[in-house]
Amino acid sequence: MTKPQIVWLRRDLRLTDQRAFVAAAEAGPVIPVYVLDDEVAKNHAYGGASRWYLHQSLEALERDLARHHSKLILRRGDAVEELCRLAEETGAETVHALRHYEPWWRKAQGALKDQLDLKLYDGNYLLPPGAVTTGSGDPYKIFTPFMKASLAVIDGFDILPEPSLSAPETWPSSESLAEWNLLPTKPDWAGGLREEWQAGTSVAMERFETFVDVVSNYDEDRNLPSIDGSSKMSPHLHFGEVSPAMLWDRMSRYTSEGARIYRSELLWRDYAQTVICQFPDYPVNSYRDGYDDGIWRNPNRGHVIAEELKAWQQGRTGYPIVDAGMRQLWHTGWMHNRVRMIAASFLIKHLLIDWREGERWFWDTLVDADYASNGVNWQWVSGTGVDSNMFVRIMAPLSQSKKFDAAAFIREWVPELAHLSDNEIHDPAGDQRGDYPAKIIGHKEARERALSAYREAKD
Ligand SMILES: Cc1cc2nc3c(=O)[nH]c(=O)nc-3n(C[C@H](O)[C@H](O)[C@H](O)COP(=O)(O)OP(=O)(O)OC[C@H]3O[C@@H](n4cnc5c(N)ncnc54)[C@H](O)[C@@H]3O)c2cc1C
Repeated sequence: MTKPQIVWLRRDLRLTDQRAFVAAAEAGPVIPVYVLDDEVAKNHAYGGASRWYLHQSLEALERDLARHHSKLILRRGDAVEELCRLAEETGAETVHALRHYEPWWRKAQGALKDQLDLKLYDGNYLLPPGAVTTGSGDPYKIFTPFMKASLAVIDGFDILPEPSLSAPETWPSSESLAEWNLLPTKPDWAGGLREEWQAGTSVAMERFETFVDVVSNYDEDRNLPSIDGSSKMSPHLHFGEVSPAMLWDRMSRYTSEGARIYRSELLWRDYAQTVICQFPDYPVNSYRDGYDDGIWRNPNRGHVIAEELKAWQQGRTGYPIVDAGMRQLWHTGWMHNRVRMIAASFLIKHLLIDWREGERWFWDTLVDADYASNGVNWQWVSGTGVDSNMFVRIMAPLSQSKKFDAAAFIREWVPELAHLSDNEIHDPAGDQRGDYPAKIIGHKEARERALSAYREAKD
């Protein structure tokens, strides 16, 4: 009897275009396993919204595997130890897995390789990190040249169909998903997430089809929070229910400017991996010196930030566009990209709170929370990153709100202001606010404070 082949699943919860499944299926009976390892990522263990999504995603994969008369084996604990134990129980010698680049997974992949025959495959990114390099052979640090170099080598993708899977003679034991308590119960805060998201490859691709119908407007509409102008593929991509190649391939049939820009946006994900491969602690440490200690209001130096941080988290800053975004995030586990930039900039520059506080909040509340993409984007906004907006370019939330036509978006998420006209709602006068809070700080005052903190930190 051919030895069973283990497929180790992490953020690649799909059967289509999944090289580890294809290779395992060619070699013998397949045992798919997901190990919940809550220790390995330390401060970046899955946050609340991600745990909720992971539950849905694993359930969807179980359903897909059942169509192939297969099963998902669930184990908890140290991933390397659990995989070795499973190999011993089943007589498997080979583990097939897609490559992941978070520092803890790179370490685990190295450790597992010493103990079992670990076969790693690409497939969660358009190109593996390192596939394109600068003229001097170094990995790129800046997005635009990285994107251009990547576009020059991408020549379409062959999408791998679902393989047919044969089962092992006996199935090893599995824990039950319900016992993992990934879903919140007391209180159950996930109502908004349930309304917004369904997990799994087939629902993701159905959702993508509705986006394909409007992609020709993506170049403009993606910036408008009041309309559904982006694909909302981020959690599906993060958990690997779809591969970026599947989306690229579908999109490559279109020549509109919207489709072209969509493909280049997908490369931001690849770029973020390239950055964390070079700087593994990027989501924790500022890349540029001179900010870490100097610029942020620091509780260790007597600054009181707790109330303001809470107001930002709860959507009570008195800036309608920021509050609408923060409430959208809390309710649905997702926030519009333009509004993510505005809300992040507000925390960092208007409130002078360390970007890492924002990174942590997003990590806990986003269903698409991603070690690389979150860290790279926070450092981009804060001006501390390798490729960054300059700190002194301070976003004006009120004019951003007008420019990107956010009136309907604000009405949806800040109902206290719903009675105001399109013109008034971005910056309501004092007597129009009712129960809605006053501005936590004036824009001009905040701007001057941020610029002077920057000058002091630089001196
Ligand atoms: C402060 C901040 C934090 C962020 N944190 C995350 C995060 O944790 N996880 C995450 O996936 N994205 C993050 N983003 C990037 C971006 O906001 C989301 O990818 C996007 O809003 C997801 O919605 P969508 O799928 O409709 O995007 P679309 O516009 O439809 O784009 C398609 C896909 O391209 C990728 N993409 C687009 N823009 C970016 C970008 N700037 N960086 C990385 N990938 C991008 C995403 O995978 C996205 O799903 C963050 C942005 C900011 C400003």
